Amino acid sequence: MIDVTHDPLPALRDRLATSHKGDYGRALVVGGSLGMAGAPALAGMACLRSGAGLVSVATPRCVQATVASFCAAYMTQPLADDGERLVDKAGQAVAKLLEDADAAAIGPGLGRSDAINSLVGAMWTLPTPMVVDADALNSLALMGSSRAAPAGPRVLTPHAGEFARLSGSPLSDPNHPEERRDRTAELVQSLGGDQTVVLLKGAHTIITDGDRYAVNATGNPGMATGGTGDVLTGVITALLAQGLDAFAAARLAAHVHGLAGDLAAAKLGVIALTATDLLDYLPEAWNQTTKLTQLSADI
Ligand SMILES: NC(=O)C1=CN([C@@H]2O[C@H](COP(=O)(O)OP(=O)(O)OC[C@H]3O[C@@H](n4cnc5c(N)ncnc54)[C@H](OP(=O)(O)O)[C@@H]3O)[C@@H](O)[C@H]2O)[C@@H](O)CC1
Ligand SMILES: Nc1ncnc2c1ncn2[C@@H]1O[C@H](COP(=O)(O)OP(=O)(O)O)[C@@H](O)[C@H]1O
Ligand SMILES: [Mg+2]
Repeated sequence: MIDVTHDPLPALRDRLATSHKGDYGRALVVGGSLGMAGAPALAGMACLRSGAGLVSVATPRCVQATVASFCAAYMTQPLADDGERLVDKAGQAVAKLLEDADAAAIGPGLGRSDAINSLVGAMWTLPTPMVVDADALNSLALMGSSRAAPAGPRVLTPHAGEFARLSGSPLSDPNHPEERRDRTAELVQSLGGDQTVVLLKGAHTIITDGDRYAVNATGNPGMATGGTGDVLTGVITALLAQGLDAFAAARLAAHVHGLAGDLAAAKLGVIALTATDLLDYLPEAWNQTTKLTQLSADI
């Protein structure tokens, strides 16, 4: 595997003065359940803060109003539910919504059920570029070897616990660099697909497509707080919606997300930092990163 950690970061295209929202992609976030309305909201808001042209959050009807109330800039779509989580009927609505999406995210706050496993299984076989996170990773893990190769670009974003479920065994040392590199590459191979990327979270987030890998240098322990991963999911989804390939999207997103965390920690400290602070510092993180990537493009 080639180590591209020190290669220039991928960049988003410059915005033409005449461009419109349709040029920056339609993103769909599928997530949420009773008690976990915040997770898809954080992903949706991070997606907007990372440049997606239009963002919709599809969420069980029981939490739709709550999810909608967090942000006026995204749309929400109600999914059939049982008062707590989505039910089988939601699958048809999601399939329809995906027809209009340039990229999607599935998982944050979904919870666990047979209907959720079926929905994730169905979405896995569609060509839409997709971030697979949180409970959707648990559904994939349950599919085991019966799982087909994905039909489109995928970025899977496990933390060490989700990685253990997905790969079938825990990391013997979650912070060992070579083990992280080799185990994530093995997982990519076992998943199959032409553009499958695994981003293993943590203090040294690693991103690999099986041929290349990069270790992210930004981020801090202030980010060890609920919801920060949901923010990352939204950032990656926005970059997929804007046309970046899976590896570039995951690498650039990890950098900007960690930088937002570093800027937030410099101001607020690592103790008080929350996931919503990352949303507040994403603009400055993007400004700094855009200057950096434009500089490397000029060289
Ligand atoms: N505001 C909201 O709505 C929020 C909603 N959220 C939603 O909650 C749902 C559940 O997601 P989850 O990640 O909290 O729980 P789960 O999948 O059970 O994994 C935890 C298990 O894995 C283990 N573990 C080992 N290493 C680990 C590591 N490095 N990082 C983390 N865990 C690690 C850990 O073991 P431990 O070491 O703690 O004993 C534990 O056994 C999901 O839908 C998510 O989107 C959250 O995003 C928060 C904000
Ligand atoms: N010690 C740390 N150093 C750097 N980044 C961290 C640290 N702890 C957590 N993070 C980052 O915070 C995020 C946590 O994601 P996740 O565990 O999925 O949280 P949640 O599901 O609550 O949103 C990941 O991006 C991870 O890399
Ligand atoms: Mg998570």
